Amino acid sequence: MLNIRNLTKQYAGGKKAVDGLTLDVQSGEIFGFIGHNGAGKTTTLRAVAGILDFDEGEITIDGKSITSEPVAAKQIMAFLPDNPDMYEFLSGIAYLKFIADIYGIPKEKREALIAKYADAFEMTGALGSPIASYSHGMKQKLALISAFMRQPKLLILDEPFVGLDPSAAHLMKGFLRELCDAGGAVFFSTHVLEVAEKLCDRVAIIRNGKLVVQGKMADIVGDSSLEEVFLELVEQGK
Ligand SMILES: Nc1ncnc2c1ncn2[C@@H]1O[C@H](COP(=O)(O)OP(=O)(O)OP(=O)(O)O)[C@@H](O)[C@H]1O
Repeated sequence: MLNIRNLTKQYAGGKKAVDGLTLDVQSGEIFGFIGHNGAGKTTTLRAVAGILDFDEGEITIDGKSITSEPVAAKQIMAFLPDNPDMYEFLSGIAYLKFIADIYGIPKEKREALIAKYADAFEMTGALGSPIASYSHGMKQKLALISAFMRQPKLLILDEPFVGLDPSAAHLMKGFLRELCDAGGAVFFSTHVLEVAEKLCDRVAIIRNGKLVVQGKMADIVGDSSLEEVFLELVEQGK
C-alpha cells in the first residue's frame, strides 16, 4: 500500500533529516514508526502526505507516485498532523461537509459516516459549535472523524495518542483496526511504546534519519519488550 524507496530530505542549512529510508506498509496492517526526538519521523510522514518536497527517493501509495501523481495519491490517503490546524471560524459540521464536498462523498453516505464517528467520539452535540470553541482533544476528535469519514486506503497519523483521553484513544484503536480489516493500512508515528507494541502488526525504528530495523512486531520484540529493544538500539547508535 505504501512504498518508500531511498527517501532523503535535507532542510536548508541542516544535516540530512531523513537519509536513504526504505520501508513498506502492506494493506491490512497497522505500522508503527518509532524514533527519538528529531529522528526524522514527522519529516517522513509529511513527505508521504505530499506536503513536503524531498531531495531523493520515491514514494508510492497504492502504486501512485506522490511526486508524479499527487492528486491521485492524495485522494486515497488521509493525513493527521500532530497539531491539526483547522478552519476555526467554521462549525464542526460545516468543516466535515466541506471535507466531504472536496472528496466527493455523497450526501447519504457522509451523513451515515458522520453520525457513526461523531456519536462514538461523543462529538455529535458539539458539531454545531465553532471549532474555535473546541478543546485540543475535541479538535483532534474532529480531525479523526474527518479522516475516518473519508475511508482512506492509507491513513497516516503523527503522534495520534498525544492529547486523546483513554476512551477516545481506545475508540481510535478500534477504528484503525476496522480500517485495516477493510483492506486499508495505517502508518503512524509514536513515542508511546506500550501502545505501539500492543497495536502494531509491524514496526520500524528510525535513528538520525536512518532506518535501524523494520519487521513484524513479534519478530523484533521477541522475548523482551519494545521499550527494551528501542533503548538498546538507540544506545548502540550513540
Ligand atoms: N523546517 C525545518 N527546518 C530545518 N530543520 C528541520 C525542520 N524540520 C525538522 N528539522 C530537523 O530535521 C530533523 C528531523 O526532524 P523531525 O521533526 O522529522 O523529527 P521527529 O522524529 O518527528 O521528532 P519529534 O519526535 O521530536 O517530533 C531534526 O534534526 C530537526 O531539527
